[in-house]
Amino acid sequence: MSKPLILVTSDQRSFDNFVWSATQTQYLEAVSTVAGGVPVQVPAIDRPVDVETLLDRADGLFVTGSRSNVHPSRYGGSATEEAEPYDLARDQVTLPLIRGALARGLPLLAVCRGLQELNVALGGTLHPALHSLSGRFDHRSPDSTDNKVRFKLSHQVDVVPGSQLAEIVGETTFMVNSLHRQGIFTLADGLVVEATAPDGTIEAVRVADARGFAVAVQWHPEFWAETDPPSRRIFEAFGAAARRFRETEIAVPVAG
Ligand SMILES: N[C@@H](CCC(=O)NCCCC(=O)O)C(=O)O
Repeated sequence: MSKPLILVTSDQRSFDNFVWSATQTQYLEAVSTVAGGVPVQVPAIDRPVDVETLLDRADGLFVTGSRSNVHPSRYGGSATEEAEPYDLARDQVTLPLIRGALARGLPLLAVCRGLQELNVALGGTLHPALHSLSGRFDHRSPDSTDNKVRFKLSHQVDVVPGSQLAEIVGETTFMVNSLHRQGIFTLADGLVVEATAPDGTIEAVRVADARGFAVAVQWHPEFWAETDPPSRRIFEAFGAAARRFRETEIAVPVAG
């Protein structure tokens, strides 16, 4: 059986006098080395992207994190300077991509911005600055140029006992990293909370009626996917779901 083909989202970035569609390699490497899939980047461009054709050829979708934020107009909010940067090109691709993957029962894993995009894609809203809310701690990354410092495991998450995430990870409390300013404000219908931070921030959700694997986490398991057991188990479970999906798809006789 050939490896599952897993779509991986990109950001639109500008540097070296060009506009790029770019994905941090940590996301691609976690898909390849731990999930055991073949990562294929989805472009973030200012032109229509045929997400249906992409999804028809894929066995999984990994929605990555990003420093950019979902544009507030996607959930009835207003843009503000302090909530920049935005990435309209990414938004116009990932939101239909998420909906299309769920419609197909395609295994979906989303992290950080990806969890926020899942919530928005299903009708939920985001808060642009969690640390400004009473009782919430600051979920932003440590101020450092060393990514091992920025992605260090920094707070505990409490996983709902009996949840899919608890089954995947095999633990109900563990440490995660935290590199986000925004977070779920109103939970979309159809999402089930699977983990929270001690301050009540939603840290993981599952799509309730998903036909397959559909898990999103607010932290970055990809960064320590090879060495941190909870991180590794998330990507292993995602990869196994993508292989099962591929086997099922190949088992279906091709019409014509
Ligand atoms: N921008 C959103 C989502 C946060 C996110 O995906 N962070 C990844 C950042 C990686 C890095 O900083 O290098 C938010 O801030 O909530």
